[in-house]
Amino acid sequence: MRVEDVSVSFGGVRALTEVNFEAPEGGICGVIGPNGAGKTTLFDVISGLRRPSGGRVSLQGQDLTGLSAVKRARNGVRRTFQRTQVFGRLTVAENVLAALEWPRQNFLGDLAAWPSRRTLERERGGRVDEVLALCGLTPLRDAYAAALPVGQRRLVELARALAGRPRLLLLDEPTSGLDADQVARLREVVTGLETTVLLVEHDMGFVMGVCDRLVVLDLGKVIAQGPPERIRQDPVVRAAYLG
Ligand SMILES: Nc1ncnc2c1ncn2[C@@H]1O[C@H](COP(=O)(O)OP(=O)(O)OP(=O)(O)O)[C@@H](O)[C@H]1O
Repeated sequence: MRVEDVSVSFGGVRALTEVNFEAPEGGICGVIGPNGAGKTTLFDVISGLRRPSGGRVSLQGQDLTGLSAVKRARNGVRRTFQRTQVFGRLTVAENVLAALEWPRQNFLGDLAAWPSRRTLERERGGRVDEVLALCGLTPLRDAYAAALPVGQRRLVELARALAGRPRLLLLDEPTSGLDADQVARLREVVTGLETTVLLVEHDMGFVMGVCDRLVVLDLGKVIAQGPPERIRQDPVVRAAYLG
């Protein structure tokens, strides 16, 4: 995944200024920086929720810049949010099922495609079971999402994002509200994926433990990027952020 010369302004505030970096395919790349550095804005640009005033975003050579958020999602870009977004009135299993794409329905088409639709439904049910097990949610499959504490809702959101086997997964503060066991589960899930992961996270222990690469933002600019061990020693980063 490549971000090239991306800039975003909100009126007079430059939230991002010519941001450039590459997240290696199949790796885990952390985006860190102090509050207001531009991390969420960057995620919004990559997922298509915000149009940059300049620059490009591409995934495996495909230019995504002109695509809507929905088209990007169909092209394998999935994300979670700082404030969890799940369907409260659906169960955990229904939440994950709803995240899988269904072909358009029409009566005659359905009739003609009936056997294959049954197969498709079975496959989708299997995928839901698989993802629930991966995220440790099987015992909660019939619970309503609204009734769950924030840590479990975050895992439901993760399961939803994983359901369609994304090519790029964006996680915005995934450990926030999770207890120690849930963080351990998250770590296992994230490090076991083959997909490219980009994560914004304030928990430095988690970031340093799972990321292959870090990008450090400060006041909308990339001030450093590289492997975590190098970033930890970088005097500019220490001054701006790590202290
Ligand atoms: N909708 C908006 N309108 C105006 N300014 C905004 C808007 N969204 C973000 N900003 C400003 O853009 C800058 C970057 O904000 P952003 O939320 O991307 O930072 P962040 O690194 O995600 O911060 P945090 O760690 O607090 O979530 C900040 O100065 C913020 O005040």
